[in-house]
Amino acid sequence: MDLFASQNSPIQLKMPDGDVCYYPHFYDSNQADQLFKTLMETIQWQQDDIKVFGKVYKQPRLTALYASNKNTYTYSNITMTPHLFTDELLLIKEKIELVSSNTFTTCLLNLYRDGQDSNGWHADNEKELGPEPLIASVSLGEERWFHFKHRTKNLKQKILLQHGSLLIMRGKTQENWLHQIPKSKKITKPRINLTFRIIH
Ligand SMILES: O=C(O)CCC(=O)C(=O)O
Ligand SMILES: [Fe+2]
Repeated sequence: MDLFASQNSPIQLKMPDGDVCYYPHFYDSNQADQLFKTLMETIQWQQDDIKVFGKVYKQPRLTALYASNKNTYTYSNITMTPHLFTDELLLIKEKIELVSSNTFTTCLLNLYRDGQDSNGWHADNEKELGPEPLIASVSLGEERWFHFKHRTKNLKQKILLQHGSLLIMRGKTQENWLHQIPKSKKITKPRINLTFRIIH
């Protein structure tokens, strides 16, 4: 049996004009349980206001920004100033760097409290991320669907993001595809997502 299969052989999603791979068991379930608990308790979660067509709404999830530098990150008219990486986040970052062969500067965390929390269609293409952004995304807690739709072709893809999994988006993925976490009436439990990014 290949004990390292989960880390060494990711599943490549069938996505023309994009590059997305998935590691279902990046963390085993005990490690993932432990991480979920620690992050729930120690991360400084916040809920920002967003402006849509001039009206102000609460963002439909909690977020937090952590980094190894002080560079701010602006998206959907929200500018976030990072906290310094915690020891826990640094360990996760190092583990991701081993499989992705890159160094990340920043982690945007999302807490979806239940199925009413969501993340609308968008691409992670802010100028701070540079061309061909690399996004490494860890999922903990309740499983949620992750949807993709191509910007110009009639193509869709979706994947159920499991507890302890890692999804990596590279290359022209953000240029050609949008993604979202849709709401779901059935889901009553929380999910934490960590998206590691490189912010120049
Ligand atoms: O929750 C997720 O898996 C995705 C989060 C996301 O797309 C983002 O923060 O940009
Ligand atoms: Fe995103």
